Amino acid sequence: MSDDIILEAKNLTKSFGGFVAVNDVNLRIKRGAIHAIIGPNGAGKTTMFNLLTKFITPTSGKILFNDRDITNRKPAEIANMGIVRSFQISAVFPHLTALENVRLALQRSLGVSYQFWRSKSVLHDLDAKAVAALDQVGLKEFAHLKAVELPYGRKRALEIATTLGLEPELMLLDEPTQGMGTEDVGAVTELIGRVREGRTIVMVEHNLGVVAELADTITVLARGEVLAEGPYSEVSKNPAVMEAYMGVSADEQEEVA
Ligand SMILES: Nc1ncnc2c1ncn2[C@@H]1O[C@H](COP(=O)(O)OP(=O)(O)OP(=O)(O)O)[C@@H](O)[C@H]1O
Repeated sequence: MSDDIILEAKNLTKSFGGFVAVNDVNLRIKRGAIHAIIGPNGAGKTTMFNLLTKFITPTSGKILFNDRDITNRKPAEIANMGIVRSFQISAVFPHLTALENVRLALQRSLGVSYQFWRSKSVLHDLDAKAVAALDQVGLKEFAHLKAVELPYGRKRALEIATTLGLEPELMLLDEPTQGMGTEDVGAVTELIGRVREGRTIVMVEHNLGVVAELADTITVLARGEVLAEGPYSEVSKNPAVMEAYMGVSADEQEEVA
């Protein structure tokens, strides 16, 4: 594996009973890139995301992170290695403040959550890091608001802050703009563009406008397999991709036009 590949999936397959949700997928994520995984409903994106973040175990195949085989590692282990997943439903606690949420994420990563005897200086360091993460996502002035009081787009920014605090080398984002209005989509897109500095991002995203703007490389999945891969300008013109999205063949599209 060449040096500039941070994450590699080799012949990754996941079956649920007799149903193959991800079928022999090969993926190479370049260091420093934003790599989007897209595809129509049921294509296997979430399954692929859960495989890469080790939330589920592949039926066969391998996952390598910085050349190390992580196929049989647990999510907490890979988090310690620098792979952090955001946008889990439980990522943000609504009744804690923005600052408390980021600090808690940091504490969990350090394994100090229940060690109340830890020195004040450790907690002080955590606060400083938490404030820095909030600042990066434009939430510093909201640090003492409860998460539940934040508007939706800012909640998403808070989720990003909880992962940034962990200083991930590789960030995996699961549909970062899901359920957002246009204005919030723009803000989160801009935010992801800003926090990509010095790290690699893999994202599953339905919004093709976001993908077009952010992604260096796009992998299109359909029926659990890789249908196409490349920059947006290429994959968006690929007839097989158009067919998978529209549900009609390129010929039929011409006939309609
Ligand atoms: N735990 C499971 N048990 C059985 N089948 C599953 C399971 N998880 C996913 N599947 C099936 O695998 C296929 C791929 O699902 P997946 O959620 O990965 O697709 P997706 O591309 O994320 O879809 P969407 O865009 O609709 O979220 C679907 O047909 C789904 O029904």
